[in-house]
Amino acid sequence: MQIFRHTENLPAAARGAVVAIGNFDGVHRGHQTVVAAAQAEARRLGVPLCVLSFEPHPRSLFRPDDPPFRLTPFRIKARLLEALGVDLHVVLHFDQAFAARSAEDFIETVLVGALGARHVVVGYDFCFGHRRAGTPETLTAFGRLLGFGVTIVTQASDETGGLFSSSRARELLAEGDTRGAAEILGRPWEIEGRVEHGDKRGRELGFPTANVELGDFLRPAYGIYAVRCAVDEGGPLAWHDGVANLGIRPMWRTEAPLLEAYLFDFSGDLYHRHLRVQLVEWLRGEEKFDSLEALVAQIDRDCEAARQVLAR
Ligand SMILES: Cc1cc2nc3c(=O)[nH]c(=O)nc-3n(C[C@H](O)[C@H](O)[C@H](O)COP(=O)(O)O)c2cc1C
Ligand SMILES: Nc1ncnc2c1ncn2[C@@H]1O[C@H](COP(=O)(O)OP(=O)(O)O)[C@@H](O)[C@H]1O
Repeated sequence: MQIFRHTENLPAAARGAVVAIGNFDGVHRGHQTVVAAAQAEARRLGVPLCVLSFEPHPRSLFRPDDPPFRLTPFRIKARLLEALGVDLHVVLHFDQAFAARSAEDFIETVLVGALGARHVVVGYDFCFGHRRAGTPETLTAFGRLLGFGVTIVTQASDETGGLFSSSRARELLAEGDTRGAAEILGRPWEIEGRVEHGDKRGRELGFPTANVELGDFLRPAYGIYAVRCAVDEGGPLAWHDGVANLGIRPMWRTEAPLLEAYLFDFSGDLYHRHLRVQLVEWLRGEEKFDSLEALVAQIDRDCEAARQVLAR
């Protein structure tokens, strides 16, 4: 997958694609159906499959004071889109000037002018352009005039009627319902990042933990989770079961919330390596213990609980 950060000087080969437009935060099962519809169209037409999205996420521009909410910060979204078979990912810088452009201007300059889109695919609720005036119907009407096809994908749901939505996945994670979120995403939710140095207390307690900052990631329910972890260095992944503390550690009151994972049956140096951590199940809330012994005894029980959960 090739990534383009603007539409100037796009190579000729990148023009004329089927373009799926959206933010696709989470790349959940609903997003996956949008990309699949675009892929089917791209195969039929024999042209590349392009995803057009925006960074930063428009919500950060319109609601700058919101706490972090991303299910999939850019890098992860890109990896997931690539795995779905996307050929081109065009990521446009979303700022006030971009938000002020009219729906028509966006269609004419970006979709037609810069991308030469053959066909455009959007979800049923996609809005674009100044004051969200552009709707899927606007696209259809302009497509007829300007010569591109449009597919509008209806909202997908699971067998029980549960809707696939990013907001729903965020709510579930905020409640600690990792299984519910995984049902929407089609995979366990993951946090990943570079392993940072901590206070070196972990190894003294007998549980060294690899610390990863949360950055732009949504803050899920704080607490102790059963996790699966893998070091990602571009090659094949070896997943390790483990247990993680996510939160502010009331024993020590960490300033910023942190994810720290203890990997079972692993020893080695993880500092500065890129760690992926799947949150499989929330086990309990963070607590303040009267002694280190009490904390260690509880961590022992957490490990046992996590092993059981992960063995299922
Ligand atoms: C499974 C597990 C459970 C934990 N539970 C708590 C807890 O309930 N309260 C708390 O303050 N810290 C908890 N911690 C955090 C430990 O206090 C932490 O690992 C230790 O401070 C090491 O920090 P360091 O990596 O900065 O050295 C837990 C850690 C693990 C691995
Ligand atoms: N099983 C393990 N799980 C997690 N980290 C481990 C493990 N074994 C060794 N380590 C290493 O130990 C470091 C954590 O030790 P710790 O004493 O908690 O220090 P810090 O406070 O810097 O996180 C990790 O970053 C990693 O390099």
